[in-house]
Amino acid sequence: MNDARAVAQAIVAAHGLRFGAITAAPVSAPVFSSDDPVYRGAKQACSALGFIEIDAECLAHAWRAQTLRLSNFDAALWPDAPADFGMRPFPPAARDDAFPPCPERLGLYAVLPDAQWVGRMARAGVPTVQLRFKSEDAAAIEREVRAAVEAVRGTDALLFINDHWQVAIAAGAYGIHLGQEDLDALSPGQLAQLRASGARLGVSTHGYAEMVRADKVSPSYIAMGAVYPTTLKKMATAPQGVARLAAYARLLRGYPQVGIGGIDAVRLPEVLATGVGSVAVVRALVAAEDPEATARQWMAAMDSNAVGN
Ligand SMILES: Cc1ncc(COP(=O)(O)OP(=O)(O)O)c(N)n1
Ligand SMILES: Cc1ncsc1CCOP(=O)(O)O
Ligand SMILES: [Mg+2]
Repeated sequence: MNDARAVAQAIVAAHGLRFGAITAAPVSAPVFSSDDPVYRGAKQACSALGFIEIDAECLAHAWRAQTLRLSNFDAALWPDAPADFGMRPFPPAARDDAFPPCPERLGLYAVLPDAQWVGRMARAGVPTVQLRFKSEDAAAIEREVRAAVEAVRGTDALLFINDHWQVAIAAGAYGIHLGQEDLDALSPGQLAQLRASGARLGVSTHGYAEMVRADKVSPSYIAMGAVYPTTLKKMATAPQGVARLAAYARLLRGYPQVGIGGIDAVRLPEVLATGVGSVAVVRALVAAEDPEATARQWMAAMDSNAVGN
């Protein structure tokens, strides 16, 4: 295929319904880094399908790589082979520099504001909990992280600490969750220190380019969001929706995956249908009238809705 316009039209025709294409032309004309017609057509199409610039660029290169690999342009085949995205061979856990593994299905994942909530949800049987304690006060952070580690003792809950990785390592937490900016802020020495600690690492992503970036450190799991609008956190990107989440989940099979952002009981089945093995929530539990009962209902729903059951 050597006509970029035909490539763009074919991709939009094949995937527009799923990804909700609003227009055949992107809001602003894409910038091209190659003259290859598949790359150019795919970038045009992915921009029209609403992907942000860095993700449209990433996808366009993947379409080109897929076309070269198959010696054929097939508009129906949305790219989902890690090699086409320039990722190292999967499974990532087999790489020499991989962070320690965590369960493939982290299940219900409660993201919680303090150690008391962490203890409460751990005792309710929630399999994965996170301390997301936002503070600039070093003493308060240390106190809360240590209290969270104590709070899960005697339960089966796996505890991730958001942001405060050095304190988390010192306190012996099971794992650490970092955002892309947190990851970018790490020096090579600090990344090596994190790896050497033996703690699991979870990384936030908001699209293809960030997934490729996250994969470079071979984390223990990859979180994807925000799936739906959320009032809990100001997001830099629009909600991803379940169609994209499903496409991300196919690309990242081989990683434990977590969907996050605006997930409620009604949306839970369609999120699980994407194949992610875990659903992370804040308000669904913290704002529930009876958080323990809600946690039990969600865990039961996840058991019966899990893909593969
Ligand atoms: C499971 C999970 N996924 C994503 C996030 C968001 O983390 P981050 O990008 O570090 O943003 P803050 O939570 O620090 O605001 C998360 N905490 N947990
Ligand atoms: C911390 C975070 N990161 C992405 S969305 C989000 C908040 C999720 O909260 P809720 O489940 O209440 O929408
Ligand atoms: Mg963070």
